[in-house]
Amino acid sequence: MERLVEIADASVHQGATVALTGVDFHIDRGEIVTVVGPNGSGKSTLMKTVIGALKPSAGAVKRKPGLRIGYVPQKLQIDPTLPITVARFLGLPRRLPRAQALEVLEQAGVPDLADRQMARLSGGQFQRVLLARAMLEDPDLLILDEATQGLDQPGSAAFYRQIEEIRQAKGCAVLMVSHELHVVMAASDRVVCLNGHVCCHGAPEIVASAPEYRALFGSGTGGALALYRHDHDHSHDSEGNCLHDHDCGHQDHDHTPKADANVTSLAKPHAEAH
Ligand SMILES: Nc1ncnc2c1ncn2[C@@H]1O[C@H](COP(=O)(O)OP(=O)(O)OP(=O)(O)O)[C@@H](O)[C@H]1O
Repeated sequence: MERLVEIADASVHQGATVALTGVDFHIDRGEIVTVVGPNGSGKSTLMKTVIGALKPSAGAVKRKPGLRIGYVPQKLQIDPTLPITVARFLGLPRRLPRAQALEVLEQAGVPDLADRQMARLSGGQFQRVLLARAMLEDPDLLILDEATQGLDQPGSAAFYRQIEEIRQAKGCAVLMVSHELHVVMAASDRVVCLNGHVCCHGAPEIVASAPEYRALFGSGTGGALALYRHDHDHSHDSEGNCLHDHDCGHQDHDHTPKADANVTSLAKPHAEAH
């Protein structure tokens, strides 16, 4: 398995805020990893660290030399009065051979949109065009930051089926932030739950049925939901240490790694605030 990105014991600041502390993370070629976590838990910070837009203040980030990354943003504002076709948009800032525009639109599942006006696309079509744009990089790693926000459930399910097709056709890895449980459970090889640190991680279907997981989060749909929904409430002190006061269904607050690696709680030793 080829390792594309490896992050070791990284702490990352956003201005004066310590957004991530002691984070270990990796992604290998061909896998789909989803990052979940509440608002402000550091998901975008982790994406930016993977891309290299943010540098950790402690720890290390290793990227495969020459790594190509395609990025699909949450949304992109385009002046609705600006007349620009999809093919021209894909060619910004430089002109793009039409055949190449058609090729990436095909990969994104919208082969017929090339001559449509950007301003007239539906939300789902617009996100497909952003996906096509990311594919121009011929990425080793495709990053999606809540790329289906605003789409209805069938629309976002279709979008993620397209992602799966791209992964199979191109063999790239996919790293995404998602708030949608059906995506997390159905479309990911691994789930990483963030709360300023890596709170827990594992393969979603194994995690959901593992006794260790049930002990932590409960069983049935409630348990699956809990993977995503368990409440966090913690802050960091000025040293970046995690002042932890969350209710994630733990019987106790043992955050040492479990023997079974399928469900792994990786919080660093930290001050509990109860
Ligand atoms: N540019 C910035 N300057 C200062 N603090 C920032 C900046 N960007 C993010 N932060 C802070 O860093 C922390 C992590 O933010 P981040 O955007 O990574 O969280 P997130 O999990 O992506 O949140 P959301 O789900 O709301 O998008 C938050 O406390 C946030 O307020």
